[in-house]
Amino acid sequence: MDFLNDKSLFKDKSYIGGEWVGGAKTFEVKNPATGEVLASVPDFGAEETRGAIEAANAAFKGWAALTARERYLILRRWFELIMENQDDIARLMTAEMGKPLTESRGEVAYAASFVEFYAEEAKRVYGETIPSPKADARVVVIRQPIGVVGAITPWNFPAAMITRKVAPAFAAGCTAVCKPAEDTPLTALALAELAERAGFPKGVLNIVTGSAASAPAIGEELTTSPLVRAIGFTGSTEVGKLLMRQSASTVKKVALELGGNAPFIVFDDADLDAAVAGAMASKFRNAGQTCVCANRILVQDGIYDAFAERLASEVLKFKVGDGMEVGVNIGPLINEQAIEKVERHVADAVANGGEVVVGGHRHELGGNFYEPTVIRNVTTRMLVTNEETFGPVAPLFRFKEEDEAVAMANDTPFGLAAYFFSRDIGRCWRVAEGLEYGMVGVNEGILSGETVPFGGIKESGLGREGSHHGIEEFTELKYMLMGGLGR
Ligand SMILES: NC(=O)C1=CN([C@@H]2O[C@H](COP(=O)(O)OP(=O)(O)OC[C@H]3O[C@@H](n4cnc5c(N)ncnc54)[C@H](O)[C@@H]3O)[C@@H](O)[C@H]2O)C=CC1
Ligand SMILES: O=C(O)[C@H](O)CS(=O)(=O)O
Repeated sequence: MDFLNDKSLFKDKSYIGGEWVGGAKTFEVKNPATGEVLASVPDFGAEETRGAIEAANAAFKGWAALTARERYLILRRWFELIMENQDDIARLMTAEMGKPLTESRGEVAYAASFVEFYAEEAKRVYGETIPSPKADARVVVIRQPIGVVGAITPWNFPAAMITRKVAPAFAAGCTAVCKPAEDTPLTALALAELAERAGFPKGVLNIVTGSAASAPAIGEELTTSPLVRAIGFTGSTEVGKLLMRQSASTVKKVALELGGNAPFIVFDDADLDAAVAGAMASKFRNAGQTCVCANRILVQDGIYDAFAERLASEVLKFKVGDGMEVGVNIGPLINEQAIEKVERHVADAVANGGEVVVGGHRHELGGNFYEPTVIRNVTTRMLVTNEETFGPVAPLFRFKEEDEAVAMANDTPFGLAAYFFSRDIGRCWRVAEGLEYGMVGVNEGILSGETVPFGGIKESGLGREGSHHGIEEFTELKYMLMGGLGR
């Protein structure tokens, strides 16, 4: 970890009850760009998860009893420490996940923005009074922290997917047990180190590390323990459904941010420059490894050739390489399975009539590197129509009429993010209201942020993260009828 200024941010132990805990059984964390082993961290399971839940439960009463301002001050300090250590956390992230350093720095700031936002929201967990049905009674409704929260997070945003859950939970007065993805535990552990420095009491934040093989046992413990009252999850729809089923045994609240299949529609009346820029940002951010990436690009007949040509010329400017290198904007995919899925999608598209305009192969660098790719003449017979590619591949579908585009866009069980570009105000309202998605970007290719309700409908999830809605996920409403006023 020579690249760290503060070497103490490198942690290779789990963080449970305010202690750094090692284990006899460990698993390796590797750099997806080089294959280098970065660390060996504890491969914990059900027993250690139970210990973390008990620590979080023991800390809950004291943490919830603090005033909103006392929680604000600790969250605010955590935000400041994350930003003061932005470069080091970004380097850890690029080393274990692969995204270019500029994107890692951006993600650290994005992750910190949730801590900053919810530090303030801690002071705005409001209740209400309701006109009483009885003269000698009063109605008061308050919001109380739900309790211990279990958080299970993915590898593609190893910092932001944690703070997007635990920051609102802490602000509401909850405590948390977090299981980061096996690919990216180092970023999570660095955040825990900074949380400890910020003054979080022991047991408020717990990080349990485990291998892919141990994830089911950890998840089972978090979803079935009666001490855990809510689950926050970001990841695949398949795992989200499993966690939801498991949570039913104790009727837990679940907030699920799951898979996507984002349509990106370009109408004839679009601003071509804006549409190309939006597609580049939406499709190729994180090498296409985000749940809100444009997965299907639908282009109207009249602008199809011009858009395809302009997009291809922009894609050719990308520099593929190790995310630590200056100027690299497309890093490696996370692992061999990810590359094989991308290859399968490209091969299937070509076999069914698709034409590769740019890219279409593993990069000459080898390993987990893939060429940024544009394919035209894509049709709904191809795998890319219904499966999330999760890689740097832009498939261009063609359509004639507005209704056809909206019908194609909605023809999926997913409903996370959708995007379209048009300068016709009537069309913008019709299409935005007609798209069956939780989030719609109109002439915008990036729509995430801490102040907005991020989340999907249908099989893309339940609940929202970010905005004031995000803190309400971790509270319970209590209605009190305060009687006896007449006696
Ligand atoms: N809606 C959103 O914001 C996001 C959705 N995703 C979706 O997730 C997928 C890619 O991310 P992955 O990390 O591969 O997803 P994944 O669902 O395989 O893993 C996500 C997390 O769940 C854990 N996990 C896996 N199996 C588990 C089990 N049986 N019990 C408990 N935990 C388990 C993993 O260890 C990891 O920490 C894509 O489908 C992508 O669309 C990913 C990131 C964000
Ligand atoms: O994991 C993801 O894909 C993120 O939720 C997308 S974003 O919030 O960074 O846009």
